[in-house]
Amino acid sequence: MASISIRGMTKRFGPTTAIEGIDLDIQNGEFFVLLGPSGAGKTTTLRLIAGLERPDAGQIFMDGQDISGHFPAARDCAFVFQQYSLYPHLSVYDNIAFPLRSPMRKTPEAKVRERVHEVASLLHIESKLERKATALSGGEMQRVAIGRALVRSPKVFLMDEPLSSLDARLREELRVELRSIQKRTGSTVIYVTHDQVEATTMADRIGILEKGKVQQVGTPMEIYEQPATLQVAQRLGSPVINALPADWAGLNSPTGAVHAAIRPEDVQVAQLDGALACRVIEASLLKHEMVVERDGIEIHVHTAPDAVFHPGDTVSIRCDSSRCLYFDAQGLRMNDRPVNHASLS
Ligand SMILES: Nc1ncnc2c1ncn2[C@@H]1O[C@H](COP(=O)(O)OP(=O)(O)OP(=O)(O)O)[C@@H](O)[C@H]1O
Repeated sequence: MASISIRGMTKRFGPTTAIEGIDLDIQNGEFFVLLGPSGAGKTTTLRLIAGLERPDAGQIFMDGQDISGHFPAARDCAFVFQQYSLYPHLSVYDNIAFPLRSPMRKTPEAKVRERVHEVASLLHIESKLERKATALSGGEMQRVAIGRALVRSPKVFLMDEPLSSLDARLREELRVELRSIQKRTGSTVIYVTHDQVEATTMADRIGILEKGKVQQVGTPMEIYEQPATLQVAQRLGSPVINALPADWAGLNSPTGAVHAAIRPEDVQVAQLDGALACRVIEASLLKHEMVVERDGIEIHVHTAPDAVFHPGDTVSIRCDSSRCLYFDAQGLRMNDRPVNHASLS
């Protein structure tokens, strides 16, 4: 286990700047998620940490030691890729055992057997150990790939969307499993995803990456409640936060605000003072959500479990200004607001 610090790291591929002067500090034993859209530079950051890419500028420190010039093997990171990369001619057992049998480690076979069985049991693939890797389902193959990383105790686990090729149920199951293994072993994990559910359910802290730059680092709650920019506010939350023009009817925005953003759960649907009449466009009874419209602007709102609305209905909504986030012309947040601890549960 180790801490990782990145200072001023830049990586270019020809004319493309994948990463631009990023600083990051990942603590020992932390489950750190890098979240961002496609092309944000997440994979490049992981590959730079692993030593699979050389930065154009900047340094990487492991436990305070500069490892920028070290070869990948000397960095002792275990990498789990998006697509399982198994040895097809080997059995599941031998695939998982592989890292322990490398010339650098030369683990006694009795110890190898013990570790392989431990890891296979954690990942529920004990009954598949004798099978060829190719005779497995996609989900099983990815478990083997994860098992191959878990079988040894590297300084850092680097995981690049390891669950993205799995179906929803398996993804959820492995998400819980991976997080509980990490907690039990106290490992440092840097985990890349563009899936906000994965990020918020697994992370101790999240680093939001956009266009090669770190936008914000914080706990899921901090980022959800106190996003630094409108872009970050739109990265977490489903349905996405409502971004309204600051001068929209019924809002009490401060001077200089260009956007007023409010989460769907903070919009009240009720006949209250200052409520605005809106037309229902879509209503999902199952999800207790609906989309309403006024002056051509659509607003996502949550509804009470017993409330029944239909498209075309007129409803009254109220955007409580104490729950609004205001952003300036650059998209930077202008106000603090009280933390609502129920909102991420
Ligand atoms: N080997 C390469 N050669 C050229 N350009 C590259 C290379 N690797 C990455 N890039 C570019 O660098 C940018 C960042 O890519 P990266 O793969 O790090 O993003 P990402 O956030 O991991 O995206 P995704 O979620 O789609 O995997 C992209 O514009 C990508 O096209």
